[in-house]
Amino acid sequence: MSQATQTEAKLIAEQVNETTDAGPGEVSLYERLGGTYGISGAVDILVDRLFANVAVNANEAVHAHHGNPANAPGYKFLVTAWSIEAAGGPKCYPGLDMVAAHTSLHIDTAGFDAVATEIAATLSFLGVPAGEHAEFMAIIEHYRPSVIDGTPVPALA
Ligand code: HEM
Repeated sequence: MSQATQTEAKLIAEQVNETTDAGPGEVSLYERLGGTYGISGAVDILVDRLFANVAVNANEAVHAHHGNPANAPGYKFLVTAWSIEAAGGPKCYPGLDMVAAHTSLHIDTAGFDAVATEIAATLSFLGVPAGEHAEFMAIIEHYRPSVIDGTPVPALA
């Protein structure tokens, strides 16, 4: 597992926070999160935390995926591309929609909350400011019905 060292995390935090001085109306959330480099770095840390998180892996179907370290690189790629698009960056996500990706996993509210908590913790860990933190978490919450109930929601970006 490529758990980020403190030095790596500090450098990633610099990328994630590079352009956060600009206001929400001026540049996209994608840019304010440091673009592809910032988001990739954040997802690198997030996915390591998700794969190791006991509450997230309490769901057997989730653990069947997250318990295999060989899935980490591909999963990091897909979650990074999804996040880039969702934050208003270039269209680059080649994966399944949020309903198709999660239906067979039967994720409940506790499972969703465990992942949302880990996402929020990673943003905090990297020092992402309150505005960008809230904007990204609102995107995650928007997709809750798709992940838990299989209810399609309109794409935000
Ligand atoms: C809004 C919240 C979420 C987002 C944005 C998200 C994003 C993604 C993406 C982009 C993929 C890849 C889809 C593909 O294979 O093409 C994926 C798959 C997956 N997600 Fe999520 N996810 C969310 C919530 C969750 C939650 C709450 C859990 C577990 C509790 C979870 C567990 C998984 C697993 C295990 C896979 C891999 C399934 C497989 O290929 O076997 N996700 N997710």
